[in-house]
Order: sequence, then structure tokens, then C-alpha cells
Amino acid sequence: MPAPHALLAPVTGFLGTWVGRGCGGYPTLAEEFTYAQEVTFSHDGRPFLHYEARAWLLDADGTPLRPSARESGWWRLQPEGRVEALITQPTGIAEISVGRADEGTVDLTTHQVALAPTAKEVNATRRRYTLIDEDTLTFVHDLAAVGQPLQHHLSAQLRRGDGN
Ligand code: HEM
Repeated sequence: MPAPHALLAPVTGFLGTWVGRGCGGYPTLAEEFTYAQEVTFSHDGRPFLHYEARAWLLDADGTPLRPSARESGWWRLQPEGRVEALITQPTGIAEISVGRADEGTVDLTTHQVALAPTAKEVNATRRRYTLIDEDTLTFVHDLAAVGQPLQHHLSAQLRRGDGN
């Protein structure tokens, strides 16, 4: 494994696999939901991270019900901690988001969304990833979609889970 590129310095704490749980909702949905999530960030020595996230809806006992959202993409690190992220989902949504990596927090907001012809309408997102300590990562996702203004869709707390 090559050493991380110098431009990755603000995000090297994110490298690895993270597992945990979250909850979510949206005004258009009848109920809130809980989910399990696994997120992996990796690098190959160049100044970008490969990002991959999978989620499973859980029932009230915490048993997985079915696979839910999945996405993957690239976080391109620029000087001064600027980040350009490209993220695609199997629901026909492709996002390009921009933001900053600063003191353990990455804050990304939508630059452009592209939708496949049959995708649901998504207008904007805001994603905040925060390293609480070296083994704990929190994630908050706001969503403007299906006619609703930007507001909470998801929050999760993940623990470092390499090799689990
Ligand atoms: C951990 C990740 C996520 C989970 C667990 C999740 C979960 C859900 C669930 C359970 C629903 C209700 C419909 C269904 O059962 O599929 C839903 C709807 C939706 N989600 Fe997510 N979601 C996630 C990430 C995202 C992301 C990243 C986006 C967009 C960038 C997104 C956009 C939407 C939209 C547009 C709807 C439809 C709302 C409607 O039609 O009323 N979700 N999500």
C-alpha cells in the first residue's frame, strides 16, 4: 500500500472501514426508519479517496430487513482542504458536491445533480462527516427532493470496523 498523497492529509483519519447504525426520515415518508451501514474509504497513493457505502433497513429488533441505499464515488482533495466529490447511486442519481475537509469534518454541498430519466427528483444534498475520535465517525445527510426543501434525511454513528 503506497503512502497517502500529501493532499489527503485532512482526510487520512477517514481511511478504512466503518460500521454502525443510523436513523432517517423525510416528510413524504409515513414512518422513520433505522438502518445498518458500512462505509469504506480507500486510496491508491493519488490525491483522491474511493468512497463506498451500503445500508440495510432494520426492524424494531435490529434484524436486517432488506438492502437499502448504496452509493460509491470519489473524493478529490484539492489544496487548502477543498474537496470535490462525485457520488453515484443505483437509483439513477449522480451527485457532484463540493466542500471542505477541516479538523476532522468534511462538509459537502451539491454543486450539480444529474438524474437518470426514471430517477426520483433530487435537487440538493448536504453531507457532514465528523471524526469524533479516531474510531468514531458520525454522518448527517440533508436532502432536498420530491418538492421538499433541504432538510434532515439521515444521521448515523459508525465505529471503525476494519477486518470485521
Ligand atoms: C444510508 C443511506 C440511506 C438510507 C438508509 C435511505 C433510506 C430511505 C428510505 C427507507 C426511503 C423510503 C423509500 C424506500 O423504502 O426506499 C428513502 C426515500 C428516499 N431517499 Fe433515501 N436513504 C439513504 C440515502 C439517500 C441518499 C444519499 C439520497 C439522495 C441523494 C436519498 C434520497 C431519497 C429520496 C429522493 C427518497 C424518496 C422520497 C419520496 O419519494 O417520498 N436517500 N430513503
